[in-house]
Amino acid sequence: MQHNIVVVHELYPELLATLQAEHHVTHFQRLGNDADRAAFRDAMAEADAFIGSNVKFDKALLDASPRLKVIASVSVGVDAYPLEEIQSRNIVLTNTPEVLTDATADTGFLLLMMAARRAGEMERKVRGGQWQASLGRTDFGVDITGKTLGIVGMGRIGQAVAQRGHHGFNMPVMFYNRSERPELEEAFDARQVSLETLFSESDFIVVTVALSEATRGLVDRNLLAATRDKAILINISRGQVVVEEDLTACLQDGTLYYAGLDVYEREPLAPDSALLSLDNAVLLPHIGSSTFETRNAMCDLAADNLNRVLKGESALTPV
Ligand SMILES: NC(=O)C1=CN([C@@H]2O[C@H](COP(=O)(O)OP(=O)(O)OC[C@H]3O[C@@H](n4cnc5c(N)ncnc54)[C@H](OP(=O)(O)O)[C@@H]3O)[C@@H](O)[C@H]2O)C=CC1
Ligand SMILES: O=CC(=O)O
Repeated sequence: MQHNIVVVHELYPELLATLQAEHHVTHFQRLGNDADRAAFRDAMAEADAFIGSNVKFDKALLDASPRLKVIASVSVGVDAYPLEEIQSRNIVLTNTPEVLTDATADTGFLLLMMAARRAGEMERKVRGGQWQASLGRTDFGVDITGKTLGIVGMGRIGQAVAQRGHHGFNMPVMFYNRSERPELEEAFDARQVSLETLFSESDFIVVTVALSEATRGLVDRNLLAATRDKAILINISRGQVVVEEDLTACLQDGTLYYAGLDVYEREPLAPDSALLSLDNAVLLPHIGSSTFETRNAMCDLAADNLNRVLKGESALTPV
């Protein structure tokens, strides 16, 4: 049976064609302007299903989508969705766990390595014609191997970061997590510790915790001020987990040595963000899962979820 599907995502062409063959599809790559947003609202009035990302599903949009049965998010994070509103309408929300874990952990390690070796600054020197002689101590970075790795949120991505650090770089691992995870202490020869201990005893802190009201603003000036000499903070979860104003101030006054960020309180990062003027920050544009293979797998999983719910079957990865 043909259903009305609204897509707000750059699905890969073959998948879009498959969906179009089976359903009536209204496709937006993104909602870039008022005309798109108005057309999107119109389409949602008739939609049975939504697949995509970066759309704010507030109460008003849900009210304007009376037929909606499934929201198949092309993301693992579901912090942007009003979960109770969605549940109360019997709409199935699905996400894309597992398939993006390795790519996102790789991005965490990319940032960690770039920050440790100040790779962004060094690349800018080469391109700017400032590499005139061999570099001296003012351009040195810090070692990674054998340093202590602290992971905030020991879920799927946190564990993949731990695996890279523990097995690849011989790093002692500690982690902070909501539930007790003794089996992960054993798997990574790790210690589950308080947030305070993690911040004061880690050389590299990688934030991979899910955003919720409990974790919003979790990392603040007090924690950042307690970090070790030359400690580095990496955030690959959500910008709102770290108080960006505090982070910026600590990077500016040297309380924190360096940061590597993939996510920000507001995205895209505003052109006047103070972060942009800091040399001691590596800034990526939320590319945690952005590889062809991973994004395709996320889209496939989201589409499978959508089709299953429309057929009356259970979703593979309901939230
Ligand atoms: N930069 C990017 O492009 C990407 C970012 N992400 C972000 O990464 C996040 C994590 O993804 P993933 O690892 O798959 O998710 P998981 O659900 O597997 O992991 C989340 C972890 O956070 C922990 N946690 C949740 N709430 C708290 C709390 N209040 N205090 C302490 N720990 C808490 C959970 O603990 P518990 O064991 O108790 O459940 C769990 O271990 C996503 O939510 C998303 O925001 C994901 C993909 C790409
Ligand atoms: O940020 C990306 C996600 O999948 O969540």
